Amino acid sequence: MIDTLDDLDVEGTTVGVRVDINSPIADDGSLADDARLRAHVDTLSELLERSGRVAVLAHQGRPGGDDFGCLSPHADRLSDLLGRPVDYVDATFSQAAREAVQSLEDGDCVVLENTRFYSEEYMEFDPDRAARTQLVANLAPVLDAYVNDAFAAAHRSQPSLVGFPTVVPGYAGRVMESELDVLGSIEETPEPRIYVLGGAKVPDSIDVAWSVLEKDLADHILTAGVVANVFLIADGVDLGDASSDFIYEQGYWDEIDRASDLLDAYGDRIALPRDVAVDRDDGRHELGVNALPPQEGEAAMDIGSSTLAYYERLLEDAGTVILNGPAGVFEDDRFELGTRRLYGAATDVPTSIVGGGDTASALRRLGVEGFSHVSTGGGAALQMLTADQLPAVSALERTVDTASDRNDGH
Ligand SMILES: Nc1ncnc2c1ncn2[C@@H]1O[C@H](COP(=O)(O)OP(=O)(O)OP(=O)(O)O)[C@@H](O)[C@H]1O
Ligand SMILES: O=C(O)[C@H](O)COP(=O)(O)O
Repeated sequence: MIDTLDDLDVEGTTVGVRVDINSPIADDGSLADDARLRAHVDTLSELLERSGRVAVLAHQGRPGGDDFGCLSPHADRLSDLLGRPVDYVDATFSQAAREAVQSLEDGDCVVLENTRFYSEEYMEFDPDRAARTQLVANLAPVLDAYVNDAFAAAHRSQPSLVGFPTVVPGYAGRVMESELDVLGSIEETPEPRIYVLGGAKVPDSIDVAWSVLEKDLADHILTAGVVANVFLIADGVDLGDASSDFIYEQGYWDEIDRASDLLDAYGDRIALPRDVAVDRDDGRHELGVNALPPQEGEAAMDIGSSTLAYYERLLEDAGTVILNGPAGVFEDDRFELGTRRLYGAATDVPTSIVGGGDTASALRRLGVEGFSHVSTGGGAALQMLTADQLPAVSALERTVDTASDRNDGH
């Protein structure tokens, strides 16, 4: 049982609110899409209208990634969306951050700096250990309550997600509450069930594939995006140096062995692309897997038309489809076809659940609508739909009742 905002006496309370506003970033550093910010407006408005003092905690990107950066554009955009001033401080738990939090008045909001600027935040800990990290140990003393609205990051056992509720009373925000409600029980969805695993977070997708195949929750897994490229290499296909180098640079080389083990164990339920699209002469050029490798420098950027026809046939019989991750580099018009057609076909399945930051932005850009549920979370929604418990949700379930527990315990 998790407490929600209905259980929190907000007025005059200093609340740390963990949101997931991790967003696509344009080349000039601005936000390329603000859907994840919009999703949290209800929670933040409610807390501010009820005279809370709100300190927003969030991450943007991963260390070393192109989209890793500060939260100043997010604070500006939140201010527009909330229709009130939102301050930003380029500190997360230092004295400057604590002073910014302590100087909040009722109805004030400040966005603290990207939690992942601080190395411990990109590590996974059990909740008690997470509570002793620098972030939580330094910031928790200036908070009266903690609200977790970051459903999209709830599959990470990182300090800002599992550490705070161990020492500060924790509550689910409105996004967290509604996602848990809707995604509650995968076993009740109609069969056969198909999981479509695309996008670029290969380790997460392979974890999900193992889990749903072992538990017999999936009748088929359709691979797309970078995930498909890893499976194709695991299956012995020569995708060429450009695709292989990309996988190596992402640190996903070991995933090829894991994909290979999965194919050995459950190959009859895992569908691989029959053709891929590469960039040739500045256009889209499709190649059957038998015609691979492609020419020097060409990478597999999308699934091809015969793969789409094959996947569409499999989807025709599905009762439930769960999708995460674009089928290709949808940001480039030449490689949006896979995502447009595959996701379009999924809207005809009786129960269709789709999740992910880039996925949602792809669907808006391509105008694909009509799903049963579009989740704010990609990996988080998938993990929930494997019937595995999410660490940040477990931490809220076991949260301390009062700040005095915190003083007793620490
Ligand atoms: N074949 C491919 N080669 C390179 N990049 C690809 C390919 N297919 C898809 N991508 C990239 O994958 C990225 C999105 O993947 P990602 O796994 O982050 O999806 P997501 O919907 O944001 O999920 P989550 O919310 O879990 O992060 C896009 O930027 C897209 O360009
Ligand atoms: O976009 C997401 O899936 C969430 O923000 C979590 O990000 P992560 O995969 O980098 O932990």
